[in-house]
Amino acid sequence: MSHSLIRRCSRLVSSCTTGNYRKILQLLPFSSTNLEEHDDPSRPGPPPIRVGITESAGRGVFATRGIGAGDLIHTAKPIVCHPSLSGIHSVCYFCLRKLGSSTCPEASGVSFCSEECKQRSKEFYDVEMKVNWTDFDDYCRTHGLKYPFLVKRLACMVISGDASIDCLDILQPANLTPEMIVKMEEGFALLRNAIANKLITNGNIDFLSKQWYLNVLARIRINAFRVDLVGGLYEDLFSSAVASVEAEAAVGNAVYILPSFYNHDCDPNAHIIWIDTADAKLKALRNVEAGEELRICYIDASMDRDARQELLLRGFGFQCKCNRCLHGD
Ligand SMILES: C[S@@+](CC[C@H](N)C(=O)[O-])C[C@H]1O[C@@H](n2cnc3c(N)ncnc32)[C@H](O)[C@@H]1O
Repeated sequence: MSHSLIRRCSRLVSSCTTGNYRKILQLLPFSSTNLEEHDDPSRPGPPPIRVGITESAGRGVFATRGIGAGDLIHTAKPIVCHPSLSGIHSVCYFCLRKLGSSTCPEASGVSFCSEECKQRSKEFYDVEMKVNWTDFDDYCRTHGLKYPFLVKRLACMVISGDASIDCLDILQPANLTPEMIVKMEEGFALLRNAIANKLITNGNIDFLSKQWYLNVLARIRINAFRVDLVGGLYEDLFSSAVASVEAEAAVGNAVYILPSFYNHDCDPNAHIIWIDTADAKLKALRNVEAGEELRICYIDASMDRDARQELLLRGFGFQCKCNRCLHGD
């Protein structure tokens, strides 16, 4: 999606009325053939979905035609992603692919799986390498925080021109409590100081305000996906569903645009999987009729009802009223 389009959508979101929502949905190119997130050459044409307003869960994704169980609905490339700390030396710093033993690390210790990933990272990585991140990284590590690393990468992408300041504004933000804001302010101060100390003369960092940091983090909290690679053996529907539950520790976290519009159900009709990189695949888990809303499961669906309800309320701020929850399952 072009930055100017996202900017137009974001302006509309910030003054959101029902009329504006309609305009946003018209602006979103989800039904156009040049959809950036639908890049599978074996499936020409637009993905069989539209973004619309649901009765009780804000925006959602709806099927525009029947979709068969196991069908690929669309693919999606991350807007921003970052390896998990445990995987930082074992996955590609750009696409999160697992590295072979022959990969040669950069001076900083991170590695790229290919020349292409290295080239695609070049601009933001150059910015990142100019900054001393010791205090910021230590703070995240000791507090067990993963999302500030996504903000750090996004900040470097904005400084280098790889991303626009408002590229996540179209996504729904979390409601931040005063306690959350106080904690986030500490991370902001460390990020801002690290960058300002090095880049004051050669990078435009005027955007890097507390408001920008909170705004981005509030969206990442609700919309970031934990990337679990299931491997090439799991292309088929049912083994990939099992594999994504059994996958090893996450290789990283990523934020996408279109997948962020999928609402949750504890008995979902779609799921999101990652085969060997952070490029996501949305697949139907069962036959879906035209007009039906497509929903994924945000959490481990094998947990009991009370645990699911608590996690969804605490993590995503809503009370799940899906059929499973309503029937006490
Ligand atoms: C990733 S977003 C999904 C898209 C969102 N509806 C929107 O308008 O951008 C997650 C948020 O959607 C809403 N949501 C998702 N699933 C829901 C559900 N089953 N019931 C109620 N709200 C839901 C919650 O506000 C949640 O924090």
